[in-house]
Amino acid sequence: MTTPAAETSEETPVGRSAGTSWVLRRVRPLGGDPVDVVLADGVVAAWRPAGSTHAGAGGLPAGTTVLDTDGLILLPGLVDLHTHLREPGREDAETVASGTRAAALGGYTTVFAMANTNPVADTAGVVEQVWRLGLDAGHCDVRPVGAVTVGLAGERLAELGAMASSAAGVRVFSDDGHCVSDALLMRRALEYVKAFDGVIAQHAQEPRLTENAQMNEGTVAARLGLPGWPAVAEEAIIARDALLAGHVGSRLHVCHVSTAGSVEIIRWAKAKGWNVTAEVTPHHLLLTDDLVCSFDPVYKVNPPLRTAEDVAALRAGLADGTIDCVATDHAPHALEDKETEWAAARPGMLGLETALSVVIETMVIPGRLDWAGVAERMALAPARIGGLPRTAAEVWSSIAVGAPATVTLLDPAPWRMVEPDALASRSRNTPYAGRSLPGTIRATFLRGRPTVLDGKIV
Ligand SMILES: NC(=O)N[C@@H](CC(=O)O)C(=O)O
Ligand SMILES: [Zn+2]
Repeated sequence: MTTPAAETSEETPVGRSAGTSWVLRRVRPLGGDPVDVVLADGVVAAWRPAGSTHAGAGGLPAGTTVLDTDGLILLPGLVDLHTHLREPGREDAETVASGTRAAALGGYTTVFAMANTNPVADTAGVVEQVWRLGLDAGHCDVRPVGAVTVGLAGERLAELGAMASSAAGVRVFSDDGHCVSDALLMRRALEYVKAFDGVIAQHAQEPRLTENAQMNEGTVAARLGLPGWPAVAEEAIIARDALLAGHVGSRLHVCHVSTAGSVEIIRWAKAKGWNVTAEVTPHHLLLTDDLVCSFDPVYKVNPPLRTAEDVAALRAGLADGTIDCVATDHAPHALEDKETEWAAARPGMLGLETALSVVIETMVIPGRLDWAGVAERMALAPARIGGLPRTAAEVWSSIAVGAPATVTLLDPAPWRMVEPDALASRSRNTPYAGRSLPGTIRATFLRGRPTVLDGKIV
């Protein structure tokens, strides 16, 4: 797509056209056979034989731009259930505008913005503010997550109903960054959101078991002399909450699953028929706790990087659907919060601009997921869990004729070196700096409007 198709006229150069219609020439929907796909009036308007469409061809609206997308893979626009946009409160680390630019460049068309802002997104006013900032920025849809408890303090339920019926239409509630550790409060929250088919997304971390924790509890922590964050602190909360969700017949979503035991518990809960879903982050699919030996705080994250056995179980769980989706947990942090000693550094790492590449490396190249599987785990499942109207009953229908032209175009082939300074995020805390990752997003469309063309923000 670097060079527009020969047929593209001088008047409509790629990236500058005001045209509202596009032809994706010789694109491969979900990695299948090439076809020409016409995007017009915000929807996928037609599929035509591969290579048959050129500028001025019959049946195309005036001003149609033909893009040479030969070899590129067409996927539904990606949906991230777990993004920290930091606005309001820490605009030095990220803003809604900078974070959604990073999202679009990563192939995302919707991000769910976590509630641990300052002020906390625990009222209709704050969630509406974040929602409006997303509309103004226009790079992708922003769906605010509402806090479960007032101020994330874990003591009183926030105004869940008011947030649900606000203009932001909140459906996902989470105290992420903190665990809703009080079992009765968790039960009440699960019961409350049933009224509007909401979901509680739990950051599963038993607080007493993780006091002072600095990294995964295990042999590496023992060697480094760092206090450990044991797997059981995550697993105990997931087991409790799965039981509660089953008991009250409500929806539980488990954030950033990180241990083999958690995968087992979620498999068990699903076998019971309970409405439990789960996400895994790209970093937990790729990185392990031995990286902490460098004492580079870029590897500090919550939950912590775990062992190679955990990584293998997470990959297997994502492949067999026990883990429903990939979520980035994009957690930008300012330099002063990251470039400090290990114990003082804040946990969290960037994810939006590298997520699909990490999934390609860990899941697609080894044959654990095909492109339809990627679409399911990175777009359709998160959309369903988050209650988005754009919910496809089956994968193909998400890019079939008549579907919203909310899609992303991936060049799967090239490996690229991750350069922190080249990222659109305001922060620099990527754990992949200097690492080579496969695949590049070439274009992203939101309801027929390009947000990214030629790998650049439009
Ligand atoms: N993941 C992290 O290590 N940090 C997140 C909070 C969270 O997702 O738990 C953050 O807000 O920085
Ligand atoms: Zn969390």
